[in-house]
Amino acid sequence: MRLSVNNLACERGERRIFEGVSFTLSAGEALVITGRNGAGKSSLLDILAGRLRPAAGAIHLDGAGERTLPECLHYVGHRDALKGALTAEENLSFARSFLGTPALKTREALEAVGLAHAARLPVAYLSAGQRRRVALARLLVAHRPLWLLDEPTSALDTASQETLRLILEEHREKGGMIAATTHSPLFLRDAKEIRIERTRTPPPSGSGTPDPDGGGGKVGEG
Ligand SMILES: Nc1ncnc2c1ncn2[C@@H]1O[C@H](COP(=O)(O)OP(=O)(O)OP(=O)(O)O)[C@@H](O)[C@H]1O
Repeated sequence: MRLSVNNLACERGERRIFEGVSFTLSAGEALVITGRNGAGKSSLLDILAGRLRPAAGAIHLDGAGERTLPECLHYVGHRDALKGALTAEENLSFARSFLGTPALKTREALEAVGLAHAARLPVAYLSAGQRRRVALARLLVAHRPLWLLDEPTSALDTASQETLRLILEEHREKGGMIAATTHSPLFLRDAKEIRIERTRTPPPSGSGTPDPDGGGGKVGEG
């Protein structure tokens, strides 16, 4: 399986955020996406996940057979997208049946992120780091080759960051692919890196509200 991204551009609120983003991701590879606040890292993941339409460029997934790109990916965003009134186990059971292609059982996934003891607690009772671990356990309850992760280590303590790193490396060893935004090192083996920088296009004169991020530069692949 291979993901090819060519000359992607992003616009939000009629502002060009970035342009010229190109990369490839093959089975077993990881891509780390860096850049300043507001550079467009989450927007890039949103485009890959099919949540946002690109202003230009193309995305191709080869080797997926009949499956579409959204059917081949897991997306874990800034928000954990969990139901607070449901237990950790119930949240994962829902994800497991909704996403299809079941993998680990919910208990096994919670064990993998060190949260088996909290399986029956409503997610609203969990700490931010614990909720994050439940959200990441979703990756394990359904098989999806491409994992899109927006700052996956946020709110995680050092031990949980290491657990996550091992989970990510195991996914890659099985031929999985990962694209993750981050502000801190993820310590992934031989990861590709791309740095996103804001496109410097002044807003049309007299138009709307000022850009909160002030505009920026261009994209570089590392
Ligand atoms: N729904 C939206 N409508 C309009 N503009 C948006 C929207 N969401 C984000 N933006 C703008 O898009 C730009 C890129 O935001 P994005 O969240 O992709 O950046 P980021 O690199 O992930 O930032 P951070 O490191 O702070 O998470 C920002 O200028 C932001 O204000």
